[in-house]
Amino acid sequence: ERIGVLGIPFSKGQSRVGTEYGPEVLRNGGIVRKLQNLGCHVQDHGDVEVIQVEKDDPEENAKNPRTVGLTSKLIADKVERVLRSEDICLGLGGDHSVAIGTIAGNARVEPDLVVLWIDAHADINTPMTSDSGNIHGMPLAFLVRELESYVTKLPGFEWLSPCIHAKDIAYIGLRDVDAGERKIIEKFGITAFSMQEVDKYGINEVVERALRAVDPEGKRPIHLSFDVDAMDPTLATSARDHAVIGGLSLRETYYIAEEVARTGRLSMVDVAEVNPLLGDEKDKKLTVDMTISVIQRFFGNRRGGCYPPGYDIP
Ligand SMILES: N[C@@H](CC/C=C/[B-](O)(O)O)C(=O)O
Ligand SMILES: [Mn+2]
Ligand SMILES: [Mn+2]
Ligand SMILES: [Mn+2]
Repeated sequence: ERIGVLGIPFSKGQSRVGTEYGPEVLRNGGIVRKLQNLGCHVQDHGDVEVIQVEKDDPEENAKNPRTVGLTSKLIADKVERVLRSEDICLGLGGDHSVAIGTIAGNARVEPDLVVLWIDAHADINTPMTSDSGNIHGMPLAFLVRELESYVTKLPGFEWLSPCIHAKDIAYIGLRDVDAGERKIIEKFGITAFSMQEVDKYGINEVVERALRAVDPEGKRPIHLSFDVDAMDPTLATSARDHAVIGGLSLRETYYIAEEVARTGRLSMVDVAEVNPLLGDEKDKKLTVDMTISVIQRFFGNRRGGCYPPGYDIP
């Protein structure tokens, strides 16, 4: 498979600095070479250009709307271009607002895509339901058709039209969901497996039910958006600006990645919210190593072992 790696050094979807260094630390951790060692054809497409709008006052309680909106357009354009020449795009974030552009761009190439959102958070606040005003808590609200009448058209977002249906989304890993988000999930019937369901059914049953819910015939392209804060904070300590304990174990996260890889229908993987400035050097190394080991499983590295296509014993 041909993989196009795209760096998205962005942090204006939230208030901490640091996620703009996500692509750099993941590249320095050897992600390109490690995927090539799996036998994948990997092309690094560099970084998306990030827009910084000087006078960018909050609008409807949403912070940095113009910066986020205009950068999201560049992300969408770049993802579309990458997916026109590669089989899969690996987007290295950047805070989770990058998913506005990655899903919008992917949907231009794969209009029938479904979204698996692996996250402690639902990231579907509208500007009105958000308490923080951080757009990394809102990305899905700008993309879901059923929410269009609830979401103000923010400055910088004029280019964006919602491109997915609520029924095309499945969450795994939720454990910190705001009231407005819970209401949206229930009102529009979004498939959601919180950590409670992971405990109740086990990760294997949760992954199977999530895939069946959004793609019962097993034929639609998958956009997988992975927020590293879905993992237990003991694994991705410096991953996020708001750790939520009781997260996915490394083995549960591996299982999700291996099963989604096994569908053969991955179209894009976002890796969001790696913030190397949070925590100490040890935290940073742990977060990078854990994140890279999970990414490898989205691209064919299986715990049972694997070999390059066409390999046979000499
Ligand atoms: N729901 C909170 C937290 C948002 C979390 C965003 B993250 O999942 O991308 O880390 C908010 O709206 O501020
Ligand atoms: Mn999160
Ligand atoms: Mn997120
Ligand atoms: Mn986060």
